[in-house]
Amino acid sequence: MEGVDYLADERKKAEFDVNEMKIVWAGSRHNFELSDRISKLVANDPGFSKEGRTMLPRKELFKNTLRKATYAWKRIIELRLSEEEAAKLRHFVDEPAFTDLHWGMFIPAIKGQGTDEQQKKWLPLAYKMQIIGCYAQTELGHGSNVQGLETTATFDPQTDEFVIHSPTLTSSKWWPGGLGKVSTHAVVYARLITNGKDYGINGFIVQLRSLEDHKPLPGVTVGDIGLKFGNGAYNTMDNGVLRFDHVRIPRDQMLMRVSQVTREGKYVQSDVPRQLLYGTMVYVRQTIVSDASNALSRAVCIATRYSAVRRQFGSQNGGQEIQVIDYKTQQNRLFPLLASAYAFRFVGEWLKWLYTDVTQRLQANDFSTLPEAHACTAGLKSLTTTATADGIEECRKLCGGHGYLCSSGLPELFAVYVPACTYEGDNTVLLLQVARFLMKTVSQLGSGKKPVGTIAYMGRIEHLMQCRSDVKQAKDWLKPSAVVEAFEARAARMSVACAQNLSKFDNPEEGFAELAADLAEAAVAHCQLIVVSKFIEKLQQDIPGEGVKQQLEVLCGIYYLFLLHKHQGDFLGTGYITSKQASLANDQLRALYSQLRPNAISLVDAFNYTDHFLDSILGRYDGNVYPKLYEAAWKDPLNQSDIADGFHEYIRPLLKQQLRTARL
Ligand SMILES: CCCCCCCCCCCCCCCCCCCCCC(=O)SCCNC(=O)CCNC(=O)[C@H](O)C(C)(C)COP(=O)(O)OP(=O)(O)OC[C@H]1O[C@@H](n2cnc3c(N)ncnc32)[C@H](O)[C@@H]1OP(=O)(O)O
Ligand SMILES: Cc1cc2nc3c(=O)[nH]c(=O)nc-3n(C[C@H](O)[C@H](O)[C@H](O)COP(=O)(O)OP(=O)(O)OC[C@H]3O[C@@H](n4cnc5c(N)ncnc54)[C@H](O)[C@@H]3O)c2cc1C
Repeated sequence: MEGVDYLADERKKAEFDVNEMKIVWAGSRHNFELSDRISKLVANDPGFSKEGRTMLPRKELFKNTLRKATYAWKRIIELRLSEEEAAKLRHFVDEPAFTDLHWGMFIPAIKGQGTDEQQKKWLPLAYKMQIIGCYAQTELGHGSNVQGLETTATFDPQTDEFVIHSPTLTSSKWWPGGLGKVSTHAVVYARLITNGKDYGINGFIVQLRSLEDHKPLPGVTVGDIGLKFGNGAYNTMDNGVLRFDHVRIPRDQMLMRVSQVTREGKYVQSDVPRQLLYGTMVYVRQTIVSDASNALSRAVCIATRYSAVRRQFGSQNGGQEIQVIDYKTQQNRLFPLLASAYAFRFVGEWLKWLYTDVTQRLQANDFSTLPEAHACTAGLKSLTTTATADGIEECRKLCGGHGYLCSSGLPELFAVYVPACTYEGDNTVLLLQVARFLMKTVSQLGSGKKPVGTIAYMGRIEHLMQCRSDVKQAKDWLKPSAVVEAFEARAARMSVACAQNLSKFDNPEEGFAELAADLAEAAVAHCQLIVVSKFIEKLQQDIPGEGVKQQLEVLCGIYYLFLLHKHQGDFLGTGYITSKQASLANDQLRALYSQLRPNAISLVDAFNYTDHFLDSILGRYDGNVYPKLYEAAWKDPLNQSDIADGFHEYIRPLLKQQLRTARL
């Protein structure tokens, strides 16, 4: 029946003001109103329909994405949307497209690494989409090891040009999104060679295609790298391959904020650190952390609503069966994910602040917080994307068989999301960057240099190495100080243990390679501490709305107690807690699940997702799952006729043969 809210009883159980929670989730009233308005605008526009997306063959799928992306641009112009509104619109259109890389990497690369003059020349063209750009860094042979890239940019003083060349097969650019079929330009990362000397990697703006007929320019070979994981999903993107055969570009298309090549071919290093070349990656990693909460909350919203609709077992006297959300095992799998979505939201907000702060400092030539910003963006990108990808898959399982249907929305969400564990830095490689930062911090502890920011706890290393938890009863685990100390002590002890083991090696790099798995675990402990601390700090703010703060306290408790339970080995092994205290933490966790249960549906309603955005029958706002699943099945192309194509060719002869055999 249309119009009935099957989840109405669940919504009545809420013990908090959902509208106020929507504002907390969005970050501010302004953000909430913006998201609400733009998501509805997209949902109500048939031009953005997602109908049948997973059924389309690649060429049609891709063409459909081009249509949608350009239609989105048309709407942005017609409605005179601001940059902020336009970004929201692209987000709610919810289909990976070349525009993600144009706005998300090409433009930021020019902004971060171009001189003022270069920005003045290129940005207006890019802002009006008169040129379309991508970010061409990764090659067939090297992705993680940026220093190992092979494409060359050799300066020719005769003509005042760089010659861009792909000397080997493995130097072919491979993966850049938007490159395969759309981009007219790229920021290409190549080894800068001048006067016969290799100065390492730099960025260059290179035109790839004609602005008239879109044909590749002479010396440029470019195409798509082929079908990727999942139906629909990231196949809307033209990840590309690119080779250069001595392609010439003017000298002033080298991005020259970090270093320059003069007319005479002299290489000049600015006084900014070379790591700024990696600045676009820092920026994008920060956005990926915010995006993790979007993707996870979306999966959790689907799984939570469906868990309240779905019933299995336990009918008494002919009454209804039990809602699967009431099983403690379901809660133990689902509620920590719900809590993680909120935790990642808040740490994402904080990281955005950190990024803005470091950007302002860099502009004033203060580079002091760059290493911390790198460690935080790398570590949190790794932590949140791993947890989100695993979480989406868990949500699919939480929906039983129906979760495996594309109409649940979960398979496509997983397929689109899972490469986030790899792109913008493989998650293990990034954890090892955090570990290097931690080892450096530990090694400098005696030097008088005071650790600050997220690493400030290392300044209390003597206390953290010997303190013990004073938890005596389950509810003591609700004390923020008890929790923060537990996570600090665990992180500090794991780092110090790694540093002690490293010191046994004569060659530190050999030691680092041998101990890499332990180092990555120490990095995880440090990053989890950041997320827990930022959630607790959020709760210390003034949060209006009846019951809102209390719900957030429950979610925060679930987030850290679940981590504590999952990583019990670390907490016990480093000697900070006893097995009795671990068991009390688990008792408290179960109690929090019971407190969360009546609020579960309203906590996912607070994400304020439209049915268009969720694109999931299991996650429908009204919970009207079964009739809609039944209806959707009949829309499958296989059901267009009673007799399948191929019946006469394959099945009929088989059946005839069986008849003959039976007669024998
Ligand atoms: C149903 C649903 C349907 C639809 C749903 C749709 C929606 C669903 C949602 C979907 C979501 C879509 C949204 C997002 C869009 C994104 C698109 C994807 C874009 C992806 C783009 C890319 O994928 S683009 C390539 C990225 N490729 C990397 O990421 C390489 C990693 N590899 C390195 O990054 C370096 O190679 C590595 C390892 C550091 C070594 O660097 P290295 O060789 O230089 O060596 P070292 O380690 O020695 O580093 C030397 C010193 O530099 C310091 N340092 C290093 N990095 C630094 C830095 N960044 N900043 C400052 N400092 C840094 C370090 O700390 C050392 O410092 P010190 O010397 O003081 O110790
Ligand atoms: C969907 C998608 C979109 C992308 N978009 C772009 C784009 O727009 N532009 C662009 O330039 N690139 C893009 N990339 C490329 C991406 O950035 C790289 O794939 C990524 O950086 C990982 O590098 P890799 O492929 O070389 O992995 P590898 O480094 O080869 O990783 C393979 C394995 O080796 C391990 N490993 C590697 N090094 C170490 C180490 N030092 N210690 C321990 N383990 C190690 C890794 O953990 C991993 O398990 C994209 C990739 C994908 C999947």
